[in-house]
Amino acid sequence: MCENRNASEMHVKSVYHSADSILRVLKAEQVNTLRGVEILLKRFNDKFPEGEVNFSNVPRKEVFIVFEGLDGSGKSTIAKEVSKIYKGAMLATPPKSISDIRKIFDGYQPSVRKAYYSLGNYIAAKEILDICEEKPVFLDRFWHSTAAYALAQECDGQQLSSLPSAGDPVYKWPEDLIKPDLVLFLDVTEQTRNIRHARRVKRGETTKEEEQLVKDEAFRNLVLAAYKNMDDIPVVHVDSSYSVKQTVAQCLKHIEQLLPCKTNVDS
Ligand SMILES: Nc1ncnc2c1ncn2[C@@H]1O[C@H](COP(=O)(O)OP(=O)(O)OP(=O)(O)O)[C@@H](O)[C@H]1O
Ligand SMILES: Cc1cn([C@H]2C[C@H](O)[C@@H](COP(=O)(O)O)O2)c(=O)[nH]c1=O
Repeated sequence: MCENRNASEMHVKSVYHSADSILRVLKAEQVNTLRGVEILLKRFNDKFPEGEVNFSNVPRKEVFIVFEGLDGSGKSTIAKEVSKIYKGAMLATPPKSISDIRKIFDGYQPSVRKAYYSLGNYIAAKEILDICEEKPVFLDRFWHSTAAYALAQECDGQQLSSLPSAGDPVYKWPEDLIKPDLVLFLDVTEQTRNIRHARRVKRGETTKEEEQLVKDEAFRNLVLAAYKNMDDIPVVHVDSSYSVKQTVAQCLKHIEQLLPCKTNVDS
């Protein structure tokens, strides 16, 4: 349906580029009375009592590094290990402060559901900036994930060529959101990813996206292609098919360029 069109012609509804645009959707009539939305807006207002969000030029004392990749690629494991090495903080999105309402949003229409993830990035950003006053932050997923999965879902069931092409404004990093110092994308073969991710499926902890990612190669390719088109902030690919120790060592090679490592880690 959206083949060979740009994002504005596609009327992309669930990729947000500012906190204001997210809040407009959540505060709209019929949406603002949904139980989950009421809770989310209250939590947001508690975090931003002044009602304004703009992180564009806020300085940071410590670095902020994001781990990206498909489900089961090892993001949380590697982020945790790396944060131990640097005595940093390991966080994830959606942030803990709103993770209890994630399931409620799973039942809402895509634009509202993705507004939850998107606003979660701003709430996380506030927490990240506070922590970065003292120590480095290693984050499991950020805006790249939010936008890549949202776009793939809007083009679901269609050819790869239905995605807006590279350079389209839809891939632009939001001006009012903090920019990571480094984004590490963990690559794994599909076979390895399935083995790793299976443990989670067994525990019944999966979302719609995760289930679709396993079953549907076309969807997986859409997510990966959307990630690739986001070139505003350089994404560094790391092969995560090897052991945790080896993958951590690969990541450290990139992180050390920003943050010298005080501990001795052998690969
Ligand atoms: N490099 C690795 N080598 C071997 N096993 C790994 C590696 N990285 C992670 N694992 C294992 O794979 C499983 C999934 O890893 P993890 O939860 O870190 O992935 P994730 O990318 O954060 O997944 P999700 O996005 O679904 O939360 C875990 O059981 C973990 O112990
Ligand atoms: C943060 C975030 C996540 N999702 C989707 C992508 C994954 O398939 C699932 C589970 O992710 P998790 O890392 O295991 O929590 O949620 C998304 O679509 N948009 C987002 O912003």
